[in-house]
Amino acid sequence: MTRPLAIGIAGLGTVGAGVMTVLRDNADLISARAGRAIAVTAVSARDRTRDRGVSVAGLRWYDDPVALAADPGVDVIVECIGGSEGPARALVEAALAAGRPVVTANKALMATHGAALAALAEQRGVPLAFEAAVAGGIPAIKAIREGLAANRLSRVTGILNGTCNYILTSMREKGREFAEALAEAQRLGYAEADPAMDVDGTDAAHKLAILAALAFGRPVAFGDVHVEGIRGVSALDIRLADDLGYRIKLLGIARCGENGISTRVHPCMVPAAHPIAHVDGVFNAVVAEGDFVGRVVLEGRGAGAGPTGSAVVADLIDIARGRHTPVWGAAEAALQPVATVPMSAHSGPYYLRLMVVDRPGVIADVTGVLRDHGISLESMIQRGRSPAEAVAVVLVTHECGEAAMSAALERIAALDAVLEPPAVIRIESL
Ligand SMILES: NC(=O)c1ccc[n+]([C@@H]2O[C@H](COP(=O)([O-])OP(=O)(O)OC[C@H]3O[C@@H](n4cnc5c(N)ncnc54)[C@H](O)[C@@H]3O)[C@@H](O)[C@H]2O)c1
Ligand SMILES: N[C@@H](CCO)C(=O)O
Ligand code: NA
Repeated sequence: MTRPLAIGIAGLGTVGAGVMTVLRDNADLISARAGRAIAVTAVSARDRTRDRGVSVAGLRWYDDPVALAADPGVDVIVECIGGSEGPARALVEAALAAGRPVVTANKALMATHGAALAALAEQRGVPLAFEAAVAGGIPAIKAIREGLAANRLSRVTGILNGTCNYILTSMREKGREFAEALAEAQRLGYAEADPAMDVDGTDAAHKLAILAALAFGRPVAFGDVHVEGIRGVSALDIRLADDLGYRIKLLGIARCGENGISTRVHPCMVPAAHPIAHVDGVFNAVVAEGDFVGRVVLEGRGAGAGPTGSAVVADLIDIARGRHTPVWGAAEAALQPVATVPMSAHSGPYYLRLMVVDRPGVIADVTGVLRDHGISLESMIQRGRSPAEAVAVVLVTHECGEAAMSAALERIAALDAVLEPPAVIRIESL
């Protein structure tokens, strides 16, 4: 029997401990599928004494994670520290430079420095694998890069952040407040070390940039992704969406058309009948559309120790088997440059919810502004009647341009009778 593949893991938090648990509990089937045993021989973490539910006894211990890259008894580095800079980046660079295969769960690193790291990995002829980085346990990277490799993909859409999906689901189903739902997601190990990365949409944007690069065969600059998070989504809008036959989801949407690639992450109204509307809790979904395959829908757990451990270990089995696909699906020299389509070029229907003074002429003023900007209305609902208090008015538009909508909103927000900043959510027909 071939000697075991020796693994060095840096970072023993949710993901690192999850990887060790999967390797321990499924050791027999993993070695059968890998063709050899996969054994952790070295680790780097901060606290030697912490109980992680897995034993680190007998493993070489490094206080400095970058030193793992130089351990001659380690064949593959598994990076589970996180962050696009600092020790995670230094370790991955050092390992690749030393010709060591790397498996990482780090989407921030791959979205920000993936192009350079892919070039380094290619130059050294070593694998750089990152299945856990996108949609956790869903084999989204393998599906898009390998399973759909025969297709020209036109669009990839996803629920890509488990924490946000958990919060939105919990607000809708249990009437929870935002802060309470976020605390629960943190307790369950779904959230990033800094949960602002989740709720402000950055984490989903990292994953979308990676998916777009895989789907369209070229690295996507992270700064080109349009990003909005879920802090502005209120319980009222969640209820009104239900009444209108929609669910509110934080989606990542990447398209490749004649004018180039557009990538955006923001809350969306999704028709309640669409399968993605029923992907709830920590579950993620990835929908890909290809010219020969048609639509492919993948759903599964996007965060947590078990799902991410599953994805990391699948990458380790590929490495043990000698399966090695270039990071973006094709060698660097074959990647095609493509133009970026800005958010200002977007068009679609919009949901607007205004809190207004209930008096004659207010709706006429609002619709007058929409008329001036060439925006046509599909429907309008006023909830309640109260001359003393603000009332909610919901407007649903026909398809209109983002630039016209932004200009109209500025004028609507400035009207005396409009008491709060308008809530705006884009409607996606999918
Ligand atoms: N939690 C999830 O569900 C999930 C899912 C997919 C991907 N990820 C990604 O996996 C990575 C790890 O996430 P996590 O949730 O396990 O985070 P975590 O905070 O639970 O674990 C990170 C660990 O790294 C350790 N660490 C930090 N600096 C270190 C250093 N200099 N040397 C050694 N160890 C150090 C920390 O002590 C901590 O134990 C991140 O890139 C994250 O984005 C997480
Ligand atoms: N914080 C991330 C972890 C998975 O990448 C999420 O909530 O989806
Ligand atoms: Na995945």
